[in-house]
Amino acid sequence: MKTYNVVLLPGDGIGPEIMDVATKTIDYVAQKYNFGIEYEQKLIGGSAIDKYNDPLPEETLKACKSSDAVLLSAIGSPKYDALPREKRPESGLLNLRSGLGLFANIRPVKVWPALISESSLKQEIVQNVDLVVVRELTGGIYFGQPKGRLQSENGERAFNTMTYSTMEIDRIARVAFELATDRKKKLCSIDKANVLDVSQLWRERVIELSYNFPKVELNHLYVDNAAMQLIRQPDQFDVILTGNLFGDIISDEAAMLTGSIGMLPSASLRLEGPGLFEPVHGSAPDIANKDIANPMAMVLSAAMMLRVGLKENNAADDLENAIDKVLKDGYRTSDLMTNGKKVLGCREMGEQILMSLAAA
Ligand SMILES: NC(=O)C1=CN([C@@H]2O[C@H](COP(=O)(O)OP(=O)(O)OC[C@H]3O[C@@H](n4cnc5c(N)ncnc54)[C@H](O)[C@@H]3O)[C@@H](O)[C@H]2O)C=CC1
Ligand SMILES: CC(C)CC(=O)C(=O)O
Ligand SMILES: [Mg+2]
Repeated sequence: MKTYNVVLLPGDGIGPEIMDVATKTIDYVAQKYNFGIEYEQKLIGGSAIDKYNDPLPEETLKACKSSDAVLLSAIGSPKYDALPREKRPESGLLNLRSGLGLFANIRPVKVWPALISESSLKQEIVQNVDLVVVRELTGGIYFGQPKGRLQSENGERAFNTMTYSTMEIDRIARVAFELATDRKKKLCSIDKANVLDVSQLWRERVIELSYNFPKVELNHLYVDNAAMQLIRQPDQFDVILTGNLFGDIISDEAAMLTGSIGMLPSASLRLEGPGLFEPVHGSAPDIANKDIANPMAMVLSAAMMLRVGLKENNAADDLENAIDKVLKDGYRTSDLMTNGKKVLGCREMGEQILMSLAAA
């Protein structure tokens, strides 16, 4: 029997609650399709700070590097807001992504049939939404040097640097062009080339690379227009290519097309080596420990892990079909529109997903 080593990073806030649901669903499909999963649970973010005073302990990074895949819930809590930047939970996640070399963050945005009439936008605007955000994940302003805070004659001054090299742009653009080639052959690159030098280089390199992909129709949008177009006519997009900061913001916006940020999974990848599979949302401290979190983005991230990371396509299909079924059966968590629907807590939703798996 084939057995995979999967590192689990439940993290903070709602993380452990939704991870518990995800592992139960993975165990179910592993048994059905006769493969084994050996879990190794490690600390990251606030939980790692509490124990080791380090948001990314060396043993966590080491375990991730030697795994077949990493499944992360989310990190972060206001409890750590006063810490210096490098000691904060978010630094643990950023250092994990860069430590594993995960430069490509793939965030599919699809509206589930049962939720088409439950978006905050009109049904006719969202019904054909099926897009993927390809976000550069280990460069840009989240990593650029110099950064910091200095005393100046006008009081304190703080600064970050948005920087991309040709190599960084080319490798993420190639991922996006290849994905578009396998989809509807439309690529929209989002930048701020009318203002930023870094975006000018970004746009030049994307145009240069496009000559290798003549079948892909390429267009460019400034990020402010893109944010507007995503609400005006989201079905104009197929693959969106963008940098770290713009991709972070655009994908939270895109999440609302689907009904809730609690529905959006992601895969953080490199060309070779273990991927990191993580919901788009954060640790939702405002609803932590209340058993009301939506576990579906987490289960869908597990499905991405099974499909992309472990090549267990049937198991991934089953998880996605189970989500489709619970939604069609009228079950909702409270982040979704709940009018006339059966509202479940996190654990109950997990049980319902397991029942749907069993009924398949
Ligand atoms: N990948 C990660 O681990 C990320 C971590 N964060 C961290 O999470 C913490 C909270 O950040 P926020 O800006 O509040 O973003 P957030 O995504 O955690 O929450 C935003 C809003 O969405 C709701 N929400 C998020 N996920 C949900 C789910 N599964 N079910 C139901 N409701 C859900 C929350 O309750 C909140 O009202 C911060 O410390 C932040 O740095 C934020 C984004 C990503
Ligand atoms: C918390 C940050 C490190 C990242 C973030 O918001 C994201 O990746 O979506
Ligand atoms: Mg984000």
